[in-house]
Amino acid sequence: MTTIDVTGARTPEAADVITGARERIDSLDDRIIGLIQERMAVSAVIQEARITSGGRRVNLSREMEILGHYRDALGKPGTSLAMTLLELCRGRV
Ligand SMILES: C=C(O[C@@H]1C=C(C(=O)O)C=C[C@H]1O)C(=O)O
Repeated sequence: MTTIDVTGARTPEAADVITGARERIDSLDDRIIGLIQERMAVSAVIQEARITSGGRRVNLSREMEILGHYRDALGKPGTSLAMTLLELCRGRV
């Protein structure tokens, strides 16, 4: 397969642009995944502290705040993204 085939571009110039931009996306995705893993670890500390103190794992009012934050920044798909993040951080409710 040529670079043109792999990228779907019709010219070598476009294939170069796409290849370079895909490298940036791969690097951004690695950073995003790292940040999500960091968020999961911080969230676990909070949940652990609350449960050890006799409280519940989940705090709905805080989750509403987070959903609103993502929705305000990213629109409706932001809400879905936040719900997925919350599930990664505290499991399914
Ligand atoms: C981390 C917390 O605990 C839970 C997990 C949350 C999260 O990952 O953002 C938010 C609310 C809680 O359901 C918290 O209360 O802040």
